[in-house]
Amino acid sequence: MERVMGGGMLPLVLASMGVLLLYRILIRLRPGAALQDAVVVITGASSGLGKECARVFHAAGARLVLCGRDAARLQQVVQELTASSTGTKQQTYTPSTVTFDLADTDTVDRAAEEILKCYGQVDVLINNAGISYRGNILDTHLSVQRDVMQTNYFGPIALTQALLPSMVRRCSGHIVVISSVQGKIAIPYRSAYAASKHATQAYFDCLRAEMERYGIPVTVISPGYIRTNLSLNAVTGDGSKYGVLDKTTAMGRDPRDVAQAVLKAVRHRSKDVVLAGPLPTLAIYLRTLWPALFFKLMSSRARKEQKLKDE
Ligand SMILES: NC(=O)C1=CN([C@@H]2O[C@H](COP(=O)(O)OP(=O)(O)OC[C@H]3O[C@@H](n4cnc5c(N)ncnc54)[C@H](OP(=O)(O)O)[C@@H]3O)[C@@H](O)[C@H]2O)C=CC1
Ligand SMILES: CCCCCCCCCCCCCCCC(=O)OCC(=O)COP(=O)(O)O
Repeated sequence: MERVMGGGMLPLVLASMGVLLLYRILIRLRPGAALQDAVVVITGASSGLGKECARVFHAAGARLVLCGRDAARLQQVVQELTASSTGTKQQTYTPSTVTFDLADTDTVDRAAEEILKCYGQVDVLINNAGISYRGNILDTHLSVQRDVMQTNYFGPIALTQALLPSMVRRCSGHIVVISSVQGKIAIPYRSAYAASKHATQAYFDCLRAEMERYGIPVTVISPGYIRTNLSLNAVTGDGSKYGVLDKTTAMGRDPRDVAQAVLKAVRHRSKDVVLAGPLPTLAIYLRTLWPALFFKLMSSRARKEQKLKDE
C-alpha cells in the first residue's frame, strides 16, 4: 500500500488538487452574468449598503427600482446617480422609485405590483433593507421582537413571494438577500436581530432548493460590520431609537467594497457568501464544530458587556 501511495497515488492526489485549484481560480476569474439592461430592485436604497449597491448596479447598466420609506431620500439617490453617469460610455438608466414600509405587510403586495409596472419584469431582487436592535431579553417588549422580525423577515419574504410568480412564469430571475454574520451565529444582546437573520438564512436556503427547477438562483450574503447608520437606527428593548454610532460599526468595512462584493456574487450567482474577517469566520465554524466552546465564549462576552453597563 505504501508503495502504491508513494509511487502512484501521491502524484494523482497532487494532480487532482492542482486541477481543483485551477478550477476555483477560473471560477473566480470568469466574467459572470451581464447586468446591462437587467431590472434590479433594491430595498433600503436610501442609505448605507443599499445606496452603494444602487451605485454599482447603476454603473453596470442595470435598470433600477429603488425602494425605501422616504420618497425624498430616494429621489436624492436618483439625482446623485444620474449626475454621476453623465459623460460615461456605459448606457445607464434613470432609476425608478417605489416607496413603502416593509413593516406593513399589507402594503407590500401593492408595492410589488408597482415594482412590476416599472419595467414589466424583475431580473434581480436585492432584499437589503433592515434594522438592528440592542437590548437585554429580560427588558425587551415582545412587540419589539415582533417589529424587528416584521422588517427583517416577514417584509422581505412577503416581497419575495409577491414577485416570485412572475419570475417562475419566465423561468428567469434572481433572489438576493443581505443577511449578516448574525444569521449564522447568535451573539448576546442582539436577540431580535440575530433571530430575524437566522430565520432569513433558513427561509432563503429552502427557497434556493425549491427554485432550482425554475433556474432561479438564490444568494444569501452574510456581511460582518459595515460602516453605515445601522447602529444609529437600531431599536432598543422599549422600542426607542438606540442612536449611537458603535465603534464596531464605525470601524466596519467600507460599504462601497461590500457593494462590489454583492455585484460579484450576483454576476456569479453565488449561493452563500460570508463577507467577514477571520475572527467572525472562525466563530461560524466554531459554532458548528465545537459548540460548547462557542457558547462559553458568548457567555463570557455577555458577562463582560453586562459589567460595562453596570459600571
Ligand atoms: N452595517 C452593518 O454592520 C451590517 C449591515 N447588514 C445588513 O445590511 C442591510 C443594510 O443595512 P445598512 O445599510 O447597514 O443600514 P442603514 O440603516 O444605513 O440602511 C437601512 C436601510 O433599510 C431601510 N429600511 C429600514 N426599515 C425599513 C422599513 N420598515 N421598510 C422599508 N425600508 C426600511 C432604510 O430606508 P428608510 O429608512 O429610508 O426607509 C435604509 O435605507 C441590513 O439588512 C443589515 O442588517 C449586515 C451586516 C452588517
Ligand atoms: C479558539 C479560538 C476561537 C476564537 C473565536 C472567536 C469568537 C469571536 C466572536 C466574534 C463575534 C463576531 C460578531 C460579529 C457580528 C457581526 O459582524 O455582525 C454584523 C452585523 O450585522 C452588525 O450588526 P450590529 O447591529 O450588531 O452592529
